[in-house]
Amino acid sequence: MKIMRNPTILVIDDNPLNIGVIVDHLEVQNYDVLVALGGLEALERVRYVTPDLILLDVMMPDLDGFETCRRLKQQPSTRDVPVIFMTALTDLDSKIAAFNAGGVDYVTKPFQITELLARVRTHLALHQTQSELKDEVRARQTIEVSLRESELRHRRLFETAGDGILVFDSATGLINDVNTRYTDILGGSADDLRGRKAADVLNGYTHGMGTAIVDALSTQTEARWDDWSWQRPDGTDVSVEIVGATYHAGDRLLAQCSFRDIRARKEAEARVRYLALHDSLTGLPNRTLLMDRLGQSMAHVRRHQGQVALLLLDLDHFKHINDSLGHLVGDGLLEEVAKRLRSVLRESDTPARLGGDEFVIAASGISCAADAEGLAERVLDCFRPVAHVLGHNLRINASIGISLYPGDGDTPVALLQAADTAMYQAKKKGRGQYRLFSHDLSMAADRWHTLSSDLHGACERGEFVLHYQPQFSLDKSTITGLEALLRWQHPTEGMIEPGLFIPLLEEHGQMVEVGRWVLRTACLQNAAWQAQGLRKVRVAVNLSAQQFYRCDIVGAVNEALSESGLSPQWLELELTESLTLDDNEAVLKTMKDLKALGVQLSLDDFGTGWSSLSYLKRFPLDRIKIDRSFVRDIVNDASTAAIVHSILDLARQLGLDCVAEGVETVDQLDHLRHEQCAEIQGFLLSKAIHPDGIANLLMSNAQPGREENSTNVRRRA
Ligand SMILES: Nc1nc2c(ncn2[C@@H]2O[C@@H]3COP(=O)(O)O[C@H]4[C@@H](O)[C@H](n5cnc6c(=O)[nH]c(N)nc65)O[C@@H]4COP(=O)(O)O[C@H]3[C@H]2O)c(=O)[nH]1
Repeated sequence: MKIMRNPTILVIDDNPLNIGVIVDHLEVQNYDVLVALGGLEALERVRYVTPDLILLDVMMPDLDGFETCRRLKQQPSTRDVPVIFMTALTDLDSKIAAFNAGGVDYVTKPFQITELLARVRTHLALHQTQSELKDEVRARQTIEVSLRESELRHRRLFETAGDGILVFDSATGLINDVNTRYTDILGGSADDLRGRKAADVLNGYTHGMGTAIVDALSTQTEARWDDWSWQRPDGTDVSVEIVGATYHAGDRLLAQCSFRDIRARKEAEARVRYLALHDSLTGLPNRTLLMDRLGQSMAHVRRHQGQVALLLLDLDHFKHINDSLGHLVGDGLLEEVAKRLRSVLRESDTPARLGGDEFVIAASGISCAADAEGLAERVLDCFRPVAHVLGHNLRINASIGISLYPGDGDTPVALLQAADTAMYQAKKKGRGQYRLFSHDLSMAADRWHTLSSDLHGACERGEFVLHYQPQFSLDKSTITGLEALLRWQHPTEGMIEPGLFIPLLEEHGQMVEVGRWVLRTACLQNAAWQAQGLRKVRVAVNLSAQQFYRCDIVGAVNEALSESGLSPQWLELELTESLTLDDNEAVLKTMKDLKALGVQLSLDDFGTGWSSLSYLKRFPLDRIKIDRSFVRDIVNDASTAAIVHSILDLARQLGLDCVAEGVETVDQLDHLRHEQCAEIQGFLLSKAIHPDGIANLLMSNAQPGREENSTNVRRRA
């Protein structure tokens, strides 16, 4: 230990005169001096200060010098402090006893002070050298221990590292070491690899890469290679990220390469990318990916000519399926749709799901509009077979809007908007239709959007009216019923047909409220006609699916009947075939509850619907209405005529009445008469007319003559 301060010397003597002389001389030599007048006092002193040297008298009354020295040597703090005895005892035994007690020197009194000072200097120097030596040994031992620990730590880190590590000598290029993780990731065995050329080994995974790594690390201290696909000796692939660095180990320059297995990260990245770009339910591309691909296809067409078609599909009645059969069935149907779409598309076509029941196909490689129409037909065809979803037989129907690039929009968004416009028009044509976009449609779409906002509050503002279309018995030619048909008296657009605004009401969730108004108004009107003494006929009111499922329809009917005082037998509720597709107990119960009120139930649009006729037997129906699409073709198409014949036959067997809708020509009427259809409804006899006109009709109780309605009669060629 190097003493930077003045050395401290403890003088222990019971004779103050001796002490005085020694202290004076020591202080002149710049020593710091402590004194103790006996052994016990000395031992007490050294508890607080550790001197660098002790001068110790032997003969002292409390504790003699030998015992004092022994005790000092027992204490860790003073064990190494050199002790010089000063005594008048000159015998050999005393000297030996002094050395045995731990003293380093022995001065006999009387002594020359210069001799004492010389001995003090010598022992201080000796002691200092010894201390330094000890410190050095201790430091070396500490370094060795920490080196050993560091080596162990390094080894442990090396072996437990998450990355594979290969170390090679920069000068020779020979592999120095590899850890276990390296062999896990890249194969091989550590014993085989050590001593081989790093470049050769690494070139084995991918040609030339090993040489590149070794070369790079011979000129750079650090290098990095992201995302490399390598092949292991067993032929399997691995993706690695490589970080290389050099370091000096003694006189050698070593290069260390870490190999990180990034397969899991790449898979996770791919998964995230997939989820961000695909619809999780169907696995089809989502809007983002579609727009991207569409943009690419449009750019390709700009450079190389050709056309891109965008087909926007909206499933008919999907909301209704979701509402009535539940989301699981709805989801199952969407998956089935995706499956079928994939089955009819080519590699170059991108099917996508935008959300809800909206699907899109971006088709490149189209050379004309007819190609796009052909694709739309293929899609509609693929939907034809009944879909079996969770025990339900469902018919998939879609409306398709088609837009083309170039022509219908310059950006993916504009093209999608055009397809959307065309799709709404297709929907208006009826189920399972497609329509090409045209700029006229765009104007219609604008109108559609204006109407959509005008519709809010139309009911409260009293803008709705009911017109009534009479139904006639064939044999007696008398009015048997009146179908209430909703009209919207728009303040600026005039009278608007329901085909245009009912889908909007349904979309906005307003159909329940408006439907309630229709029920009330029709009942009040019929009761009023009856109160005027006019002939009693039933009034038929259409029920929408929303009314059926989203409100207490039985309560609403009951309320309308009570408020109007109309006897229930004069109210008929028209259910659409799609509404009854859910052949379940809840629907059956609602129908039975309605029947229990005493009203009549009819099935509208019969024949166009979803599948099974089995519900005809199960449901408490009074009447079926043969859809006008059958009536339209009844004269010219033998198979349609056969279907109508069968429907009428079936109805007779089940004891149901039949109304043929949409009778427009005399030939159709004659055919239906021949088939003994009980009742007819159609433009041939009367359009839906204002309640005042109906009152006149009922008053005369006559069928409007065919001649009177000649404008309505359109003979089919
Ligand atoms: N081409 C042709 N058409 C004929 C002929 N005879 C009648 N029609 C039309 O066929 C539709 C018959 O009503 P729907 O099938 O129940 O079809 C109705 C019904 O589904 C719905 N609808 C009308 N009013 C209401 C209502 O108050 N509530 C509900 N939920 N739906 C309604 O709107 C649909 C369309 O109603 P409208 O436009 O009034 O169209 C009426 C009627 O004007 C014909 O000889 N030839």
